[in-house]
Amino acid sequence: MSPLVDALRAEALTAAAFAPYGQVIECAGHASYAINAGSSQRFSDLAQLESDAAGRLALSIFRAAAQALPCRLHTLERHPLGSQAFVPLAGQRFVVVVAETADPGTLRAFVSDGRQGVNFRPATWHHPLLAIDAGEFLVADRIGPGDNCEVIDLAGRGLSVRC
Ligand SMILES: NC(=O)N[C@@H](O)C(=O)O
Ligand code: NI
Repeated sequence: MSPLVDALRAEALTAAAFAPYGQVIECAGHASYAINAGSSQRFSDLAQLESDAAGRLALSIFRAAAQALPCRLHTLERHPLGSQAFVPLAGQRFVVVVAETADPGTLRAFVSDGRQGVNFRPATWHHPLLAIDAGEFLVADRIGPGDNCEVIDLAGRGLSVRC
């Protein structure tokens, strides 16, 4: 296996920094309003979930194993036909690796504090889910016909991510 030659350092996940790739799903920084006779606060419309006309949006759960850091990066992928959101169900921290283009030189990494989810806009290059803490993540993405997953193999490039 190739030596780890280049470790990306994950930066804190913020809406502004993540804006080129999608949205951060969190309460912080968002207004809310009382609903249900004041028993709840609604933080509304936090992410733009998208699908092409042939597909539909679906909710799934990923039961993720914890990844030891630094973690070797093996794949970049993107979903041109729809968005993809990940929300920790029990406050699990996770690392988000994205890229502006198919060039691994544009890689960037963020770390969620577990109170933040992310929604990748369609066709955003990203590494598959990297959980720091094991656990279940709610995933909202597009299900339907056609090839909705373009993949680039990063294995052998010695790329990794650390916090
Ligand atoms: N394969 C799958 O459903 N998940 C990936 O798209 C991912 O981004 O984790
Ligand atoms: Ni994906």
